Amino acid sequence: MRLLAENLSAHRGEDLIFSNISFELKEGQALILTGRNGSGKSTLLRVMAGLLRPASGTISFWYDAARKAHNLGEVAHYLGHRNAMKTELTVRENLAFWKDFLRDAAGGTGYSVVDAARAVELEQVLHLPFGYLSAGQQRRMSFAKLLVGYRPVWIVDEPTAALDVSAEALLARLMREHQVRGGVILAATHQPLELLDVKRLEMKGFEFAAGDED
Ligand SMILES: Nc1ncnc2c1ncn2[C@@H]1O[C@H](COP(=O)(O)OP(=O)(O)OP(=O)(O)O)[C@@H](O)[C@H]1O
Repeated sequence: MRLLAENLSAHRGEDLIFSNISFELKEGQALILTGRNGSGKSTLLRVMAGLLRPASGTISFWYDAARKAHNLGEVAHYLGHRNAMKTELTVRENLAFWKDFLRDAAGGTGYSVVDAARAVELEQVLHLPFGYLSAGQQRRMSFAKLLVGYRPVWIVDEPTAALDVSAEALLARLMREHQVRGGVILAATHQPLELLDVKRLEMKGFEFAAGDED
């Protein structure tokens, strides 16, 4: 498994947010993005997930020497600041929807809805509307979505923001387990996040990106 980003740059509106970003990740590795508010972490993650078109550069993902994905978005989960669940549907209904919608990418099998809820220690609230859950429970449950459909790459934006210490540790453990199974993680965070085999990239923001162009 190999993920390669080469010379990426991106605009938001008129502004160049970053330029010349390159990195390579292999099986089991993580990239942690740091940088002040507005420095471009979410923008880079959205570019990686295929939600924003880069102004320049390329992103490539190979399962192995013989098989290349058409685009990274197909083989990646993206978890942004929002949880992507319907508040009026129950937790079980939400996860069943995602399991059916996502299916499994090549190379792995997703958990059942119940096993995914158990993995985030919330199987007792499967029957409740998602909107009834506390903010921390909602974030934990949004991680169960990453488990019901297999994807080798997880792209997560501030995954543990506003979580208590035990929930933070739980989600960090799930991310490490994904790495142990060979998965790759890209995470933006302001908090220390205990992952394995970490590469770090500090985003500097558009003043730096613009200066870089000269
Ligand atoms: N839709 C948009 N149109 C124009 N500018 C935008 C848009 N979305 C974001 N920006 C700008 O792009 C820059 C980078 O934002 P981004 O969300 O990537 O930063 P971030 O590093 O993730 O910040 P934070 O730590 O606050 O989450 C900011 O200056 C922001 O104002």
